[in-house]
Amino acid sequence: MAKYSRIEVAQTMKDNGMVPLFFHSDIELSKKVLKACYDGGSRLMEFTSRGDFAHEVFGALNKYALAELPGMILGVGSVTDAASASLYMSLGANFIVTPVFREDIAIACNRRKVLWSPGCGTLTEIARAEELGCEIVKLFPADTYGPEFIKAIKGPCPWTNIMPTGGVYPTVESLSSWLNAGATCVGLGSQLISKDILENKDFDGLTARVSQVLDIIKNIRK
Ligand SMILES: O=C(O)C(=O)C[C@H](O)[C@H](O)COP(=O)(O)O
Repeated sequence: MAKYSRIEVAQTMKDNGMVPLFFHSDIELSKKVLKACYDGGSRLMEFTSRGDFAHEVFGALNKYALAELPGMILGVGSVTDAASASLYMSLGANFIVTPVFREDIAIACNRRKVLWSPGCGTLTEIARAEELGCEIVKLFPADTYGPEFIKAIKGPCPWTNIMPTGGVYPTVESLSSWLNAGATCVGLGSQLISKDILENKDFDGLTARVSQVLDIIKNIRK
């Protein structure tokens, strides 16, 4: 069962300003990535469900977070069906992120009061997700839409919370373009937890990067 309520998760997404996300099949390496992000100040992590046995890695990672990293909120991304969402919620996922918007996933998550963030690409999809109780929608793949898309939506629907993901960079330019357009937070995957960092096991470098990104976000919001 989730440790954190959907209200706590949504608030932390807003406060943190970014959700780091990654997948790796190695449990020990994944723990080090999680710890590096925690040490850098992030209190959120999305483990993307890629490949067979990803749930085993997530289960181990979540146990580690619960035992060793107070306040770290772990969720799962790349969830594409309700059965997978239920599996991950049984393993303690605190939020479910999906590349697509599916009502059966929404129902499964609502049943357990777990925050779900569906990938949406039109205002009609966003509106339907909100009608089903969605707090923060994911704009995916964000770089094909651009910050102007968010700015335009916030006009008629200022209550809408959007998390652009896919092609967002951990730079001042990229982060300020999205946050100033009205994004609630951003998803940062391969540009933050890069292949290089994973291959070189550069966990100190990752901690420094995460801390820098959080500082950039704080400065943008001043
Ligand atoms: O897994 C999901 O649910 C997805 O929707 C895909 C990922 O969120 C993006 O592919 C991350 O993109 P990058 O930050 O450019 O690496």
